Amino acid sequence: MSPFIHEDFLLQSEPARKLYHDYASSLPIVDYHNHLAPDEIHQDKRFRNLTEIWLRGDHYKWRAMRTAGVDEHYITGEASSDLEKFLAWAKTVPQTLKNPLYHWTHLELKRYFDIDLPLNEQTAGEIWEQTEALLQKSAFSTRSLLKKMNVHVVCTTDDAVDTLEHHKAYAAESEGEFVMYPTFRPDKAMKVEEPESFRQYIKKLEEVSGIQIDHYTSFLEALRRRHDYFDSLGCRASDHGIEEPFAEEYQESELNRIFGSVMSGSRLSEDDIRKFKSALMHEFALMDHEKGWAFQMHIGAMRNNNTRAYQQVGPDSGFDSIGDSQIAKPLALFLDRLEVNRQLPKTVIYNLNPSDNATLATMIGNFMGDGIPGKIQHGPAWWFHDQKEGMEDHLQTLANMSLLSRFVGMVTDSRSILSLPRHEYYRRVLCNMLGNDIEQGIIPSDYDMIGQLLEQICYRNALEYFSYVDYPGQQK
Ligand SMILES: O=C[C@H](O)[C@@H](O)[C@@H](O)[C@H](O)C(=O)O
Repeated sequence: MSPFIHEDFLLQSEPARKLYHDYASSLPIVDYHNHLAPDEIHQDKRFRNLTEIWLRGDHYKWRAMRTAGVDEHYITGEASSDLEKFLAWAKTVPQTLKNPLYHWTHLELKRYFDIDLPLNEQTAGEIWEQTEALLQKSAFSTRSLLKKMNVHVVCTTDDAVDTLEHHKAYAAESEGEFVMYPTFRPDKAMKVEEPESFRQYIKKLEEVSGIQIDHYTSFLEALRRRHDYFDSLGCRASDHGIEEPFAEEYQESELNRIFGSVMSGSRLSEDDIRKFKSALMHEFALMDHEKGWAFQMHIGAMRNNNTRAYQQVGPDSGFDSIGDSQIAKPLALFLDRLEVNRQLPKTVIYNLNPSDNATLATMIGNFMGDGIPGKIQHGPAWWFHDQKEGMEDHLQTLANMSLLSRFVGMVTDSRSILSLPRHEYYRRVLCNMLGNDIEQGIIPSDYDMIGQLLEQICYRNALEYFSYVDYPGQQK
């Protein structure tokens, strides 16, 4: 039996195979959105075993394990050993068939450890031992793993109050390796619906910005300081996780009143919460516009839906789902208010509800380009859509209703350092789609033209769009 992950995995036609092997496979990686840990990258962390490197932060796997009936003790429980957790995952893997986890698991075992065995209860012991031995080697340190995957740029996701000490230290030390930039993520500054944690956040913000925050204006000033600080460390984008786009009307005086109320511990009305969020989103977009950053919005996740689980294991642990979709009008209004004053930044919009694909693919064409190719982007298939059909849907809609050639490409959205082969996965899906089109005569068999398109989507567009500097191989 030939191995499941073979060189033509997912490539169903001759043109697809040619496109992938001759044009896409060797392109470097620009991973402009992920959740990798900057300290692990800076400190070049080594991992003891597969549980540590693969399972610890990856709530996609946890969710599958729960669905397969694994007891929480073996998922996030502190009393179970790494080996027990791994065995629980190994038993789960065969049950993930047709979920992207099945593909990712075997692709990652193959690319990093050259393992062809399918992971299951029987093979678990052998795979555990083989990988444990390899993980001790220097070739398996965090930075080595990123270099092995030909990564040029990696952008982490960082809270607005983060010290970014690891970004700073990494930038000072690394020589000609990949670059690591932070992303400004001020979600907690918007969370006025939880007055207690909001007030604690304001304390931290005061400390790191050196600004005493006693009203809305000084609050904004402190955020602006942080934005400047992120900029000084190469940040080229902000990112906002929002359930829906906020575009309410508000008055400046109302914002001071709302800020005062939340700081005095009061619960806000739904109306006030929405006004506050609308104002902040607008301000963040203005800051990004001033600095030429890109403004990213991850829209549509309903997070932390399980109170019992939230109390036990906290946020980002696999209890989130897709929210209802009512985004077209508020999103158009939000963007238009910025456009009208010529203050619309480059914007990347990611939707979690698949019924919004066509809405976004058409909406991104509503705005002036200002000479920036693909200024408004429909972000790549994300989270629950980070799978073959999800990517194909996104790419087909984008190609039909906008310009595929201007797309800034895929991200790993990673929660484990072993997730980088998701770029390979994506490239295979993309080449397969274009290859099938060639075979059916839907697009010409002009490999140079299509090869160039692949280089743009998989690498160059993102570099140019975000204006990264100092990445390996950059022409100065
Ligand atoms: O945890 C959830 C998922 O990994 C991820 O898709 C989101 O966290 C998203 O990247 C975001 O930044 O909002």
